[in-house]
Amino acid sequence: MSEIRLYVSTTESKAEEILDLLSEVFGEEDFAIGTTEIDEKKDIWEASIYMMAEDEADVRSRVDGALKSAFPEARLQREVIPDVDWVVKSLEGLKPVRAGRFLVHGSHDRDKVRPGDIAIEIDAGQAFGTGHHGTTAGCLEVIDAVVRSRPVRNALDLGTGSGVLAIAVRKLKNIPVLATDIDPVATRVAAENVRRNGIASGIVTRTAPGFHSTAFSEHGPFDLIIANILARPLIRMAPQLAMHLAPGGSVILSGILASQRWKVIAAYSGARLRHVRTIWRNGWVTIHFDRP
Ligand SMILES: C[S@@+](CC[C@H](N)C(=O)[O-])C[C@H]1O[C@@H](n2cnc3c(N)ncnc32)[C@H](O)[C@@H]1O
Repeated sequence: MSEIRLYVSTTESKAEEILDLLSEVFGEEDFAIGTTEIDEKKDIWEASIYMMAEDEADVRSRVDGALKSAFPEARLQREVIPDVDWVVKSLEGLKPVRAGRFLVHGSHDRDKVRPGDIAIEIDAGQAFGTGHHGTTAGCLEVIDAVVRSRPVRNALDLGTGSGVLAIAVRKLKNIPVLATDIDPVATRVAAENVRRNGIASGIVTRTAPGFHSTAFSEHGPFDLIIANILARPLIRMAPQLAMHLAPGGSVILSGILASQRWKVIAAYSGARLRHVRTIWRNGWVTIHFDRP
């Protein structure tokens, strides 16, 4: 059965509004919704919703209905997503990724590292975080900016996956980093990646759901907390996360769809953090907050 993409080609601001509208209409239902930049100079973006062919008629009529009143000029277009060639796809996934000063690469691409790169070696494996996803790349970019410009004496990477973000912090600065994940496989993979990247000490890995471990009070409060999880758990965790943040500290959050960003910003503003900036990558946002 093929996968279908229904989309509207428009400007960035309209694409965002359409994304919000589709998020309202489809709420918790299991359809991927997102925006993609097509041409930065001409301000061409696409707002899309993906579904299996069997759901197309129903989704199309609901999208048509929603667009008709709010965006009568919008023209809904259709694309059949070609079956994925997994061999080609997996090779694409192994290409090195640049974000900030970082180059995240697989072990077969060590020769791609150039002078001045901060290289992080991660092979695609059992844990999320090879740098290819917009959320990881967004976090790497903001980590680079924050560690460069602010006094950061320790850090927490919550939901560490492959450990890529914890490794990134440690490669920038010789400070203690606590890296936690709810998934023990991820914690093990993260510890292996820490060793493979030549980091002998300074990163402690722990398995813990959310903030349920004494490790957080033992190692915190933190000058920098990074959490690339998902909007809903991040919103739930806002009070606890803020509690473990040191005065003057920074928080970098990702795993947030563009349409969900206002709810996350509201939750963290409610926890007395200040929104510093939001960056976009492939429909995902990474948000930097600080504690003034
Ligand atoms: C999107 S991945 C991010 C991995 C990596 N930090 C990166 O940026 O590429 C999210 C990770 O968070 C972990 N996770 C999800 N919910 C969690 C929770 N409540 N507490 C701790 N870790 C969680 C998942 O197991 C997964 O490894």
